This record gives sequence, C-alpha cells and structure tokens, in this order.
Amino acid sequence: MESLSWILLATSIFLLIFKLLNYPHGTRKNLPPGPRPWPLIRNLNLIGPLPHPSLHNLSQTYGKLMYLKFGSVPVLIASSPDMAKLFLKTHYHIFASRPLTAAGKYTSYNHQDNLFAPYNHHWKHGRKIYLNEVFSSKRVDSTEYIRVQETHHFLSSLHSMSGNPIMLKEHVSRVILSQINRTVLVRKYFSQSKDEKESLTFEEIKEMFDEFSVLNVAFHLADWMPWMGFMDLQGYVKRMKALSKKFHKFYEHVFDEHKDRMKDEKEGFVVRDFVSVLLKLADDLNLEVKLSIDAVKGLTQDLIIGATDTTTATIEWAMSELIKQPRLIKKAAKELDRVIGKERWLQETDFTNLPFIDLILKETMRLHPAGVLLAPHLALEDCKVDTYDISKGTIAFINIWSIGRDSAVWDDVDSFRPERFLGSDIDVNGHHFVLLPFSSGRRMCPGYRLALKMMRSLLGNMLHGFNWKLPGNMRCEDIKMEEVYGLSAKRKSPLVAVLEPRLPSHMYHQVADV
Ligand code: HEM
Repeated sequence: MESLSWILLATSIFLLIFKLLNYPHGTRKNLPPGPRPWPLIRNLNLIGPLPHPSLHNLSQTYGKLMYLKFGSVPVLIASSPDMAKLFLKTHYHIFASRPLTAAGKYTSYNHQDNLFAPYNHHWKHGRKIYLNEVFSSKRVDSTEYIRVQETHHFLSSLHSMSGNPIMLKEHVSRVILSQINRTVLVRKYFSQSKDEKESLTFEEIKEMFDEFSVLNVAFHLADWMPWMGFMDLQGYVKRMKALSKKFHKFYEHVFDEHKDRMKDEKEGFVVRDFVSVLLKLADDLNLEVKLSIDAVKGLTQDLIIGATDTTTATIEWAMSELIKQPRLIKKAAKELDRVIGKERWLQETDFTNLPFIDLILKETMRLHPAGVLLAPHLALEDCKVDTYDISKGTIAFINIWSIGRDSAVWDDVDSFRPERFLGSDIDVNGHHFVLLPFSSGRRMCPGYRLALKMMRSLLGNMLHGFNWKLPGNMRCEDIKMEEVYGLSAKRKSPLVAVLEPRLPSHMYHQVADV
C-alpha cells in the first residue's frame, strides 16, 4: 500500500512538471495552432535536416500560421502570402529585429553586421550606408565594367571546356566571387593558379564561405536552450571561433592594403570599391554614429557572403530546371538570337528586351528560393497578429519555399513553367507577397537589384553562348533535385553539363581581351 502511494505521488509530480513545462500553450493566451510540445526540447524533434519541407508538412495540418516552441523560444511559422504580409508589412515595425545567436556573436563581429544585427541604431546606420552609398544606382552602375569583364572571362573559359562535362557550380561561384570581390574589395584577393601569390586560394576562401553558411543556419541547441550554452555539446562555438579568426586575418590584410593606398595617394585617392566607401566613413569624425572597424568588417562580410552563395545557388537551380526541359533552352535562345544576334554578347541595357530570361529567374526563385525561411524576424513587443496574442521575443519565420508551393496561389505547383508569369505583374521587388525571394519591408535584401543584374547577365549569356546538354547517356529523369540546407538552399548533387558553342568562334576569343 505504501509503495502504491509513492507511485501515485511520483506520477502526480511528473504530470505537474509536464503541465508546467507545457504552459502557456493554449491556456491563457490565444495562440495560433501548433503541434503539442515535448518537455525541454519542445517541438525541435519535428525539424528534419531540411527544416522548410518539415515545416511545410506541419502547416498542412496546423494551418498557415503555426505556433511552435524550439526549446524555450516561441516560434511562429507563416506559410501563406497573407500571413507573410502580416509580419513584413502590417506589423513590420514590431518584427524588425533579429535574435542574438552564437553565430551572430562569433562570426559576425558581435552582431555588428547588418544581416544578423538586432533592430538598433547600429543596424539603422548600416542600412542607411548600404542604401545611400553602396547600392545607389550611381555606385552600382559604376561597377558594371567589372561584371562585363568577369562575365566575358567566364564565357571564354567555358568555351575552352566545351565538349567536356563540367561541374557548373564551381565555375559560377568563381565568376561571382570574382565580380563581388572586385566590386566590394577592389580586387579578387584569391589566387587563380599556383604561380599567383595571394594569401588565400579560391578553394580556401570557398571553404570559409561554406563553413559560414553551415554554422549560421545550424540548429545550435544553445540558441534555443540558453542554459546549455556553457557546454558547446555540438562543437559549433569552437568552429565559429576558428572561422572568425580566418575572416579576421583576411579583412585585416584587405584593410591594411586599402589604408596604405589611401595614405600614398592622399587627395588623389579615388573611391573605386565598397570597402573604400566604408573605410572613408569610419575615418569621418563628423558622422552622427561612429562606424567602428569591426562594423566595417561586419558590413563588408554581409556583402561578399550575402551575394555569393545566393546567386550561385539560384543560377545552378535555373540551369538544372532548364536542362530538364530542352524546349525552354530553345525558347530562350530564340529570344536571344532575335534581340542580340550572333555577333555580340548580352549587356545590362538589353534586359528590358529579354522578358523570357526574367520569367525563368522568377520561376526559379518561386520553386527554389535561396533563403527558404527568410532570416528570423524577432518581435520587439507584445502584439496581436490576426486574432492571436504574440509575446515579445517570439521569432517569426516566413516559409517562402512553402508559399511557392501554395496551391491556393499557383497552378500545377511542382512544374517548372516560366510562362506562368506571362502577362502577370508579379515581381520580386517586395510588393507581391506570393513571391518573396528577397523578402519585403524594412529588412528586405538591400542587394537585390545588384543580384538581379548579376544573374540576368550571367544566365542570359550562358544561354546565348552555349547549348546545354547532359553528359553521356544521362537522361533528364536522372537529374536529382534534392536539396541541402544552408544560408542558401542548394542542390545536393551538383549539376554536371556539357556545352556546345552557339556563336562564331571569334566571339569567344575576342571576349578574353575585354
Ligand atoms: C539571389 C540573390 C539573393 C537572394 C535570394 C537574397 C535574399 C535575401 C534575404 C531573403 C534576406 C533576408 C530578408 C529578411 O530578413 O526578411 C537578405 C538580406 C540581406 N541581403 Fe540578400 N539576397 C541575394 C543577394 C544579395 C546580394 C547580391 C547582396 C549584396 C551584395 C545581399 C546583401 C544582403 C544583406 C546585407 C542583407 C541583410 C539585410 C538586413 O537584415 O537588414 N544579398 N537577402
């Protein structure tokens, strides 16, 4: 009898603890629906290696606005255009911040960049600099020559490999990193061959970017259960610190070179790149908010990392979808022949006359957006969203991967059909909540116009210069479109393709000299 009482007492205590741990899920507050959480980890067990499809599947049961808990952190998942609009437009001023994560602390100069910065005076200052100084039309236009030169070198090197299978991603990431580093840092800062003396090779710098991409989206348990922070059970903090040292050394080298040039050239110094803009501002004693050197590093890092992974992944997805449907490649080539002809390459001024290239990019970003869940949007105060009570500190994720597959919005959701955008005014400029690859509102991607220029020009010229085929006996059905998660969602198995030149051969030799 006595042992039965002990069992009853122990069971009651367990149930009480379980109930307390589940509070306040649905008790006092009116919260959106969501799966029942476990003790401690709460709903973290429901997130697979690819969080966006896991959350998409859950939304089929719990609806377009779901409430979950990741450890001790309340999380909202928006999976429809209407819900996205509530966070990015209606309540944009409340959901404008970011959570303080270990990655932001160790790999982004203690959140002194823009992408991972909470909503504060530092972020506002950085954003203003981006919009007024870095991404002004004048500054972006002034770097067009870099995009042209690097694209032409890229096309020429593709030509030298025609007839042989190439791993597309390797070549695209190299040309994009070359364009971005020259635009942001004035020169590439990585060596192309063993003879060049640079502090880093292309492979080393790529490895740093890949590690950054993994560490910045990894489910780091201590971000969700802060009491675990001192243990570093997953070893992520150790890796973050090691990575941060490498980036630190790299920026020191770049900035030293810039400062030497500024000293040598004195009044004659001409600003040719984004880092020079930022370093000049850091020297400006009259600035209302002082720009620290760590902030310059953080802002520089956002530009080179934010640009490279996203654009490379998007171009690889586009070409993978196209190669599966040769009729689309033919259709694009027909438009290019009509508008550009066979004796020149596509230029940025041609974009408005090439609507099909734009349709291809829109359809690619609908099915394969790089930032599948956008970046986390943190509530700065308690508020009501729809009819629900949301607490300060809740994190909203917008599942744009799911929105791209919402059958209430799109027909035949899984088919890659660029023509679906024909005659529609849907665009990627943040005004249409059905298509949000660059997000919308206060935290919208500030680099989206530059990204579009780079992608239109690279993809358009790749289609203009070459016919794209699969190697050997490979069939379209053999192409696996599986993804891996990262700062950008990319293809798991890289695309391998064979190219056939479409233009007279002098075009490819001529370009190398531009
Ligand atoms: C295909 C290309 C790109 C895609 C899909 C993309 C997408 C995004 C997304 C989804 C966000 C987060 C928005 C949010 O929090 O709601 C973002 C932020 C950002 N992106 Fe991009 N991006 C691309 C290219 C670029 C480029 C080329 C640059 C710069 C050279 C850039 C710089 C940034 C920066 C600095 C932020 C942080 C904004 C902030 O939090 O205030 N991105 N981008």
